[in-house]
Amino acid sequence: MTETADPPPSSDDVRESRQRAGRAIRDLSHAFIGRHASVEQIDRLSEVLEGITAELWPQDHRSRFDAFDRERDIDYPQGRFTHDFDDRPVSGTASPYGLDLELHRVGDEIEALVTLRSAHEGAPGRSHGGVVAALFDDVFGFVLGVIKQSAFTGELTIRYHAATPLFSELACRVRFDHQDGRKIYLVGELTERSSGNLIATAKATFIAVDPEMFARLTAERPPPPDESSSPTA
Ligand SMILES: CCCCCCCCCCCC(=O)SCCNC(=O)CCNC(=O)[C@H](O)C(C)(C)COP(=O)(O)OP(=O)(O)OC[C@H]1O[C@@H](n2cnc3c(N)ncnc32)[C@H](O)[C@@H]1OP(=O)(O)O
Repeated sequence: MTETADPPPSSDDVRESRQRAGRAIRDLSHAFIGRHASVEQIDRLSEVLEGITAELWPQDHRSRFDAFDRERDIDYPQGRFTHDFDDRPVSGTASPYGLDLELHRVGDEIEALVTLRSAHEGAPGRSHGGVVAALFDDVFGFVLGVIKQSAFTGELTIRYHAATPLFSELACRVRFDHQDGRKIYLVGELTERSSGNLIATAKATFIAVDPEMFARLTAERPPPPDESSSPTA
């Protein structure tokens, strides 16, 4: 065990700090991918990042279980909403893998507004398809909150109708379709806001799990192994 930071890890100060750092890491990824840099700048970047990473590895392991448990019962209000699961990939405000979504509930539908950027580029000039799939998967997760079901993604199918543009606001809108036993069918579409063009459609089958089982399946696991000597460390 090492000394924990002061203020306590769960404080608002730490939370705000983490959100700012998450945004900075995401911005860094876009600047790094989207701009040329000199060898001197790139080496300086590596040194700073390697130094900070070496400071973090010896710290206590963080668990996402508390945030997950809290978030499970939340009621999303109509209109724009936020959530507290900051580490959640795609929609988490502190996640390095966040997409900086603006979330809205419209009736029983969820709409996420998003502008994809340099680090999301796959083939030149268009988003990587996996980013679009991750976007749908995560945004579908909020529909489970609307219909009050605990479930995991069983299948996710994306139809890519057109190139997904970068640097243009997109709307990912998803909803419950129907249910057959434990299978919950969700559908949605991704459109470009300025043109109204349809970019992708998605269908997902989520498998409902009993809340008790869900709690067991998502319960705290033993801390991960020491990663400080992993090949990339
Ligand atoms: C919220 C807070 C914030 C938290 C926010 C966190 C982010 C949320 C958004 C992202 C969501 C995710 O990424 S979730 C993570 C990615 N997905 C997973 O990890 C799921 C991995 N798979 C599993 O754990 C398991 O396969 C389950 C739990 C899905 C199902 O196992 P099971 O419970 O044993 O189910 P089983 O009896 O076999 O089958 C029950 C019925 O479902 C069907 N079925 C079973 N698996 C599948 C499948 N993959 N696709 C289609 N159908 C399936 C069966 O045919 C059967 O139909 P019938 O015979 O009854 O007709």
